[in-house]
Amino acid sequence: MLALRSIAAPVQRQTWRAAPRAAITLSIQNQRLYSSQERVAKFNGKQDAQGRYTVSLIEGDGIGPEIAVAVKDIFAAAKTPIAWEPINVDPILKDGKTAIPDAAIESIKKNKIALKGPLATPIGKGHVSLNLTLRRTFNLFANLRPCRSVAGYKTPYDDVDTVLIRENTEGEYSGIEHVVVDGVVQSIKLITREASERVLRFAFQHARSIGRKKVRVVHKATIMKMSDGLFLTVANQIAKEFPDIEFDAELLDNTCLKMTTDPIPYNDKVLVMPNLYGDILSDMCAGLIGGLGLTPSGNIGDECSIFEAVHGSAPDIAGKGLANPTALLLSSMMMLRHMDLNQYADRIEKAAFATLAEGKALTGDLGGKAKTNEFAAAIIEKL
Ligand SMILES: NC(=O)C1=CN([C@@H]2O[C@H](COP(=O)(O)OP(=O)(O)OC[C@H]3O[C@@H](n4cnc5c(N)ncnc54)[C@H](O)[C@@H]3O)[C@@H](O)[C@H]2O)C=CC1
Ligand SMILES: O=C(O)CCC(=O)C(=O)O
Ligand SMILES: [Mg+2]
Repeated sequence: MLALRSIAAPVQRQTWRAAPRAAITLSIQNQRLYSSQERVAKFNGKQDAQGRYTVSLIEGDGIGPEIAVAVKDIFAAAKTPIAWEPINVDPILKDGKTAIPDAAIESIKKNKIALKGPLATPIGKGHVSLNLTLRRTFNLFANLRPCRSVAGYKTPYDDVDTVLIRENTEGEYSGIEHVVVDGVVQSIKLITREASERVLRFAFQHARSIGRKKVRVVHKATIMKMSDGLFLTVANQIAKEFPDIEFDAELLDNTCLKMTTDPIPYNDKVLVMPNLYGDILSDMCAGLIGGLGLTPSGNIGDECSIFEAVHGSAPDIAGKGLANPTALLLSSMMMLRHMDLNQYADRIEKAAFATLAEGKALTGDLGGKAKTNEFAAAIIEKL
């Protein structure tokens, strides 16, 4: 076993500037991010004798353990029928490649569901991203990233409600890189018909299940004529299977301009795109609603699914009790709904949004002074 986790170099961090608090602009009922009807891939885990499901838990790096404790405390207070199975994903080398330890793979395969804190990736040299390794290991082909304004937190846009689906196993993140000659490197963007088909079909199915009538592909097939070109061609073909859903396409740079100018026209669409674009656009969307402390995600596969926040390990605030656990908590709500435990998700989510809207116990990223555990305690009080 090879522990490579300690070699991450410090990077330049951005600082979140808190926006001023303002009047509540959204109704709590509007805050549901992922209803049971939105499930496309079906969860078929087993309950134990006490009616509990076991969920593999990767606490992660940096702020990971702090936000994971908050989620666990809230789940315990809500008497959620979940038994956590903590797993260690410190990388090992298998056939010269970064891999997840067998025990962790067995746990996720057995439970079919995991909640994951952020995992740090060393810059430049060092092990391959464990986040990407997990997605590839379990064939989690679609990364679903909804982003919705939070009642009570004022940003330039009050009613953002974007749904972004990112191809999650290939594209620019295929990890195929090599030196051609000294001073010349190549990085291969791999696009396959098979992976494109499954994520595009997922996007149309998801749009249908959440009642959205439009799917938009975000691409750069003007420049990457063959790779994004194939993604777009496949999208046009899959669109024919869904005559009830309107389909169009937009160039990524134009999407960035339009979304930051006025995101509201995107509220009736599901956006689907290759891996890198989805990574970048989802952080950008988080910026529209108040930051990465608020945005959840689900890595969806046919056999297993792993739910995690959009954000990373936030080394600039790690270990200080400053992290906002909302993103991981909302990811765990997506997870509960994926497992058909809707009543628990509804109750916890209602308490979380009420706490945010009330604004008395907000974390620093949202302009408050509360510590991670104080924010969690305020949610628990409202349960
Ligand atoms: N899925 C994952 O596990 C991801 C892992 N990463 C990894 O995380 C590490 C750090 O990456 P960064 O570029 O710094 O991105 P980051 O997402 O960790 O942090 C960016 C900024 O957002 C803030 N932030 C993030 N989450 C927050 C929260 N819950 N509450 C309050 N503020 C929060 C941070 O303090 C920082 O200022 C890297 O090693 C990267 O590879 C990055 C993104 C996703
Ligand atoms: O794996 C990483 O280091 C970053 C992944 C990432 O940014 C994401 O999944 O949004
Ligand atoms: Mg990212």
